[in-house]
Amino acid sequence: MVDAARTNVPRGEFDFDCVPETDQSFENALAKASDGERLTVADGIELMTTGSDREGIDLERKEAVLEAADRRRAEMVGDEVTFVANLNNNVTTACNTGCLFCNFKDTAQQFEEGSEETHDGFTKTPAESREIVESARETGIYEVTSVSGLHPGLALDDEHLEILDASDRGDLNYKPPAAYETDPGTYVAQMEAMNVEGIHLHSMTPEEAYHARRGTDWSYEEVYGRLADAGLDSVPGTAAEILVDEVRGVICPGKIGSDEWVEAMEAAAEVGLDTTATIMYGHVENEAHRVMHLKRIRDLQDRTDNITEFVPLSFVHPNTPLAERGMIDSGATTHEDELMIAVSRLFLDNVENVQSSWVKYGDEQGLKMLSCGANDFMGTILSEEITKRAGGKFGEARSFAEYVEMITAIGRTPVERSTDYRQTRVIDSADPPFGPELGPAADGTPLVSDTEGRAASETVADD
Ligand SMILES: C[S@@+](CC[C@H](N)C(=O)[O-])C[C@H]1O[C@@H](n2cnc3c(N)ncnc32)[C@H](O)[C@@H]1O
Ligand SMILES: Nc1c(NC[C@H](O)[C@H](O)[C@H](O)CO)[nH]c(=O)[nH]c1=O
Ligand SMILES: N[C@@H](Cc1ccc(O)cc1)C(=O)O
Ligand code: SF4
Repeated sequence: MVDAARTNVPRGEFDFDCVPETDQSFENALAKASDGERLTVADGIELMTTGSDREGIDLERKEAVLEAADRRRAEMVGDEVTFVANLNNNVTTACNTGCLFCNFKDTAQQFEEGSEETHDGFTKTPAESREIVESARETGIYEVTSVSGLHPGLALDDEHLEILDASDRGDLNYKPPAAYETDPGTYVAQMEAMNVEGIHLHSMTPEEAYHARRGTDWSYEEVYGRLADAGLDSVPGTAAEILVDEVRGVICPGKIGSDEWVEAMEAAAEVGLDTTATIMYGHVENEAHRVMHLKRIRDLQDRTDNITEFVPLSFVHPNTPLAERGMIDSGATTHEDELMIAVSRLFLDNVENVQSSWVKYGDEQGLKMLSCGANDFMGTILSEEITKRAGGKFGEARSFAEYVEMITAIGRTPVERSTDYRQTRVIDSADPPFGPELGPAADGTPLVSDTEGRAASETVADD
């Protein structure tokens, strides 16, 4: 065979029923993809593996898949590269769910009043969240994204707290907030606090929504409805990981199952909220699982039509329990990353936007992804905890100047967007300084200075 590259997929180490074997041929699958036909799971597996009958990734075939995806991207959304002026505000790192891919969380006992244990995590009160979002609003952000650990003291609202307090069930992952050094308030109180005038609030993953209804018979519609009343605007489709239960059983046995994740997303759509969708790949799963995941997302979008973007999140391995326990020894290879982006574009014919994450891929590879099927380059985020704690080294912020420089360097058009992509603004690269204009207090002033943006990424990269 010409030039075959290794993959990082563990073969045979985990006893999975789903394996990447099909009776389709790579050539047929590629022809269907190039013609814009809807792909089957078997087609997707052929493209993702560059031929399931061969070992490793065939580099010539990979190029053909990337080209087909790049063409499809140009047809579907054109040459603009979008990004959003946003801020990450994680409320708490306290979490007992124990996902083996995650080093964001700290066990919640460490946060209890009087605990002798030290930790480097945090919990913010609603007042603290409000202050952070208020000051970011003044700098010009459009959106705040907030995802957090499942703190045992967090409940949906006061009514939920009463139900949890009255319950004698020991299996609810609940402890009264008063038992903790810092009271995170309720989810509703946090939403109200972050719902600063005109700011788009992107929060409450399906897993958080599950936590916000534990011990009750409330539906996900009820929960997302109350959150929307408190100011929630859209829902991050994280916690998806791999939507195949045999994989979830290995990497996140404490999380809700795939069906329940889908149920929560449908409920969010039902109450009128937009969502994003993600996949976290490059750990124990194989290519069949990746494509089965894409199929679940495509089926969901056929029903809801509320998924604004798809975000492949490449697993960052160094400091995670999966690595510490010797279950994996690296993440996806660059070839696998590129195929993940490309096959997402080709398979998800009903999702317009595919995001390239500079947090996960870095600038150079992140830019390359914009020619492999992706069209969105994420957001400024200004603070990053999840990937940093897992050992990621690509920094915590990007300035508008960096975005404009990077996107024009590859011959594409930089475009500021709203979270839902309904508002977009083409940026004239010949007209500095560059700053956001879509946020409620945005007046074109740079969000982070060019030097600050770079300094943040360089400091982390030098560690
Ligand atoms: C850290 S959780 C926070 C929200 C909430 N606790 C939940 O699980 O939905 C958000 C997402 O970060 C992603 N993530 C966590 N650790 C990661 C890692 N090591 N590499 C890549 N993505 C990771 C996962 O997809 C996870 O669903
Ligand atoms: N890909 C990552 C994201 N993406 C989310 C975006 O920043 C934004 O919130 C979304 O596009 C909605 O507008 N966020 C992270 O924190 N880390 C990533 O790796
Ligand atoms: N915060 C998530 C990524 C994310 C957040 C919101 C989204 O809509 C999409 C992705 C992470 O770092 O892994
Ligand atoms: S991914 Fe979310 S639920 Fe799982 S351990 Fe990390 S913070 Fe907790």
